[in-house]
Amino acid sequence: MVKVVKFGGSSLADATQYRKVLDILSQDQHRRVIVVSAPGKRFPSDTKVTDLLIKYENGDENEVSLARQLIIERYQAIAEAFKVSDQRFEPIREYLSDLVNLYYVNRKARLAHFKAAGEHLNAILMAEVLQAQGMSARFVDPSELGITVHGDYNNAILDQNSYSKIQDVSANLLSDTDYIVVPGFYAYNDAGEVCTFSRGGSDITGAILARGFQAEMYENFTDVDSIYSANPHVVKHPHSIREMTYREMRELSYAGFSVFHDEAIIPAIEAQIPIVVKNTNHPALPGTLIEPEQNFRSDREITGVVSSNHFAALYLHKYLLNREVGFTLKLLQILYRYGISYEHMPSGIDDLTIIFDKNQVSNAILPNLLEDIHRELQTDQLEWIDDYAILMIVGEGMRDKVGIVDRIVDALARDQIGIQMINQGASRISTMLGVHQNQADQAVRQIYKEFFESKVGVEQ
Ligand SMILES: Nc1ncnc2c1ncn2[C@@H]1O[C@H](COP(=O)(O)OP(=O)(O)O)[C@@H](O)[C@H]1O
Ligand SMILES: N[C@@H](CC(=O)OP(=O)(O)O)C(=O)O
Repeated sequence: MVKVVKFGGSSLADATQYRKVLDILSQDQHRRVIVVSAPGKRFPSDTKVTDLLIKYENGDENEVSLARQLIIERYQAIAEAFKVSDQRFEPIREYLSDLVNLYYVNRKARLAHFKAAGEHLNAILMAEVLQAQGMSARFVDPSELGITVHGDYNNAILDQNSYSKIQDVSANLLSDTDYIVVPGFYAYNDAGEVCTFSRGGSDITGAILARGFQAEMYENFTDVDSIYSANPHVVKHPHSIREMTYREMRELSYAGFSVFHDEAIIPAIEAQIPIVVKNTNHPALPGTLIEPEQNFRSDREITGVVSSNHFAALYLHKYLLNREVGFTLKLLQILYRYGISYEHMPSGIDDLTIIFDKNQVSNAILPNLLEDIHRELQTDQLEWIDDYAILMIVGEGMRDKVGIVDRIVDALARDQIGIQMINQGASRISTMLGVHQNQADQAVRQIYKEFFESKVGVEQ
């Protein structure tokens, strides 16, 4: 049995962090499939290597050479600390320099290739460091594992047949080495071009490998002791979550718990592999276990509260909308024409609101989109609401308890926070509210206070 262990950028930011990672690996022989991110921030005002690579791809002449220099220094400092020879380090330097000379189909393909270099080079370096410590370790590229993707170059979607390909090669790969080191965040499309997942996507690679290797566990190492009930940047010293279900995590990460990528839950669910989120800086702490619903027992009412500002809403009013056959179909056909997906669509008798991820609707297409909707659907009122935040309150405990929504609404009303929309998820484990962006953090604090403030410390 193996464990897949993913180390985030903060866990690999410099040689000190690398050392902690080596310790963590040595503590459990099952930790053999290692997924790495690019080096992250060493201190709050630092720049992640992925962001330096974006500058390297699209900056002006000065920015480009500065970015290349800064990137190489990040890897070099780690290599030197572990006595990786210049000769072994040279390919890393060359790879980085060659990026600007390769042929790319278009700018998006080029950007993806540059971004992926952060993980690619870090995985090569990690394998070198392990070898320099006398361990047997091998860099394994996603192409060797048969991981393929489709869709946008910078927002790729996994091909489902990747799992069987990983399974086919997994035993062989582990037979002659203790560790395989796989770069997270990217894979290849049918044409053999590099594509990345969305930002934070090394979590997704880890989950794919956990399923592909039929791992006993997927351990995700980061820089917090656990997943908290609220973003620690919004609520001071929030309550730690010891255990939660897959679907709670999926809803919370989708809505803004950036500690774990929402798409990374899916492979784990499909193969029913438990996920543990742990702190590289305090690995002895239990962290947070994310597990199937059937294993889960808890008395708590809600598990977490989160808000996110990257949404916008289209409010549409038309009398007798409810009587018009095919109204929603026509609306969705317009969105389809524009290649836009939507997030939610709560509706009433004469109106509906469509909530979009802002990245889906650029300012360039917005006027035409609104005009088409107005003309083709003969709407009475059409309003684009840019100032929109979604507040999500999630918990398995909400399903069986009466009065939770009343408490949420009361808590917000006490602080004069207006609710623009309210929607209970069909699974009944989440309630979603639309609020103004400038009240979103305050709304999180109010809900947190209502449900958690009386309970102090870590959950038992
Ligand atoms: N509910 C939450 N619980 C824990 N961390 C959270 C939460 N919401 C946001 N975060 C943030 O997520 C960060 C960890 O995620 P990330 O930066 O992607 O780490 P990594 O570098 O390990 O990939 C934490 O430092 C914290 O600021
Ligand atoms: N390095 C990529 C992918 C990733 O998952 O990074 P991190 O583990 O630092 O969140 C990014 O910054 O988006």
